[in-house]
Amino acid sequence: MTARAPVPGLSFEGSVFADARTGARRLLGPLSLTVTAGRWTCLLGPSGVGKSTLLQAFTGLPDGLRMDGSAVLDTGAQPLGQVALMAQDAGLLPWLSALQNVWIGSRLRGERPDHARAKALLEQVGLGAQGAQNCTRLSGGQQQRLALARTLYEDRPVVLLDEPFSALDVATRLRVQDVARDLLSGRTVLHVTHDPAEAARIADDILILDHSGLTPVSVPQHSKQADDPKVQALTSDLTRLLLEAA
Ligand SMILES: Nc1ncnc2c1ncn2[C@@H]1O[C@H](COP(=O)(O)OP(=O)(O)OP(=O)(O)O)[C@@H](O)[C@H]1O
Repeated sequence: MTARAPVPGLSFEGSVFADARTGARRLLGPLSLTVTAGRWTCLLGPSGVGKSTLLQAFTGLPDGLRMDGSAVLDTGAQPLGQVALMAQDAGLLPWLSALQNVWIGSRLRGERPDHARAKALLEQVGLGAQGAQNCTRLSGGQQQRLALARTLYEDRPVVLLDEPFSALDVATRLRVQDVARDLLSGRTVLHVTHDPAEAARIADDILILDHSGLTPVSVPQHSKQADDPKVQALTSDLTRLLLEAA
């Protein structure tokens, strides 16, 4: 993948509300978030606190939700066309093959799909042999890797990942995390996860979101190996902070 320069960061300021049809209440905020350009930021926090909603604020809130504030690139520009979101729901098109799902963005934009790049991405996430298979025949973890390949195919400078490795076994998880880190090097990544060990290993920056707001967690320089003592110490610290936030 070729990073376009300059890569923007992200800025969110404000609140998100459910409208009268969905219960008229504040779902998130007021909150001020900055995601530094070119860095991998992990966002952790209790279930239901609004992490997915925060990601969606940058790509379009679902029907029934509205934002009071702004979710923009740190240049002040709108995120449209700059941001790829991998949502929790893989959102695959069930009548298409795995490979066709990877390049679906090209088809929807009326562009010629880049078959070679789509195939290479499937190989990299360990699905090289499944390209021709209907996507509904894939396991949950395989579908999650397919959704990741589709997100990477979009080749955007800013990438939002909502629990992208949650369905993977530990060996596949570590391998696919490394693939994603490598392919997204230099991009701006905002990654929601419930796994403190995952965040401790791969994040440059870590934020915890709870009902009182966002708290940054200091991340030491380390090797990004799961058995690095600094990674293990950070995992313990994060676990404690998440228990306190729950
Ligand atoms: N479309 C919607 N309409 C109404 N309420 C919604 C909608 N989507 C989310 N919510 C509510 O917004 C709140 C935040 O949800 P969100 O999915 O952002 O939380 P989360 O922190 O990502 O949770 P989890 O970790 O469980 O995925 C929850 O109370 C949820 O019920």
